[in-house]
This record gives sequence, C-alpha cells and structure tokens, in this order.
Amino acid sequence: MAFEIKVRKTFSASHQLRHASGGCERLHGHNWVCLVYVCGDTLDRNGLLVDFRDIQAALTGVIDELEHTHLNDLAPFRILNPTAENLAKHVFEGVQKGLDENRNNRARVSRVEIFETEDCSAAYFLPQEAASGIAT
Ligand SMILES: Nc1nc2c(c(=O)[nH]1)N=C([C@H](O)[C@H](O)COP(=O)(O)OP(=O)(O)OP(=O)(O)O)CN2
Ligand SMILES: [Zn+2]
Repeated sequence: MAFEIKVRKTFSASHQLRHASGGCERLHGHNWVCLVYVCGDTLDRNGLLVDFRDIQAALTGVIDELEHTHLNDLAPFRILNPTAENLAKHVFEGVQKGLDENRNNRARVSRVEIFETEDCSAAYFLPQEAASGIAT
C-alpha cells in the first residue's frame, strides 16, 4: 500500500503540431490542465507525504516558463513536437527536479497528466516497479 497526493494547475499557451494533419499544424491555443501525482510509502512525523505547497512551488516553477508562450518557441520544443504527451514528460521531469532539491527521498512524482481539453489528455508515469522501489 502507498500514499498518493495530487496537485492541479492550469496554464494557457499556443502551439502548432509539426507534420500533423487536420489543422493541428495551424497556430492555435489551449487552456491546459496539469495534474501532478506524487506517491510514497511513508509519511513524515506530521502525517504528510509531501507538503502540497512544495509540489505547487515545483509545478509553478515549470509552468511559469510555459504560461502565455508559444510552446514551439521554447527550447524543449524547438524540435520536439509540443504534444500533450511531450508536455507531460517535460512537466514530470521538471517537478521531480524541483522536489529533488528538497531532498525528500520518501516520495516522488508518479504521474503527470496533461489535458488539452476536458475530453483529451495524455500522461507520463513511473513504471510500477520503480514506484515500489522508493526509499522507506
Ligand atoms: N495524442 C495526441 N493527439 C493529439 C494531440 C496531442 O497532443 N496528443 N494534439 C492535437 C492538437 O493539439 C489539436 O489541438 C487538437 O485539435 P482538434 O482535434 O481539432 O480537437 P479540439 O478539441 O481542440 O477541437 P474541436 O474543434 O473542439 O474538435 C490533436 N491530437
Ligand atoms: Zn492543440
């Protein structure tokens, strides 16, 4: 058994999907919704896996660089297509890096889900065996 906590944040940005059909290669924008899940087996003495505020701070650090931009212009997406999948991986790695700076080895990012619309999302997640290897 493990604990899992979630933080949600939204941002607005435009993109163009290179080599895509159906109009996705044209300039258009989304109000993206980002869900970050953090998991671990043990709580601290205050009953927290990780303070929500620490995850929010790490997530804000990543999202501030995406907010109100044209994603294709940003270094990570100059070649890589700014799809929901690639954004999920980008946010996953950025938030994990932010949490690593707090030296909390009881918990780690397990999943990031990025919604383009209410109906469509993509996720990047930790394989099950890696999630179960978190230090206790
Ligand atoms: N697997 C993925 N599929 C698609 C992605 C993606 O990131 N991952 N992205 C897109 C486009 O960004 C596009 O915005 C989607 O537009 P569309 O198909 O037109 O759907 P919308 O809901 O935005 O527009 P409607 O006019 O309401 O249908 C496509 N696929
Ligand atoms: Zn789009």
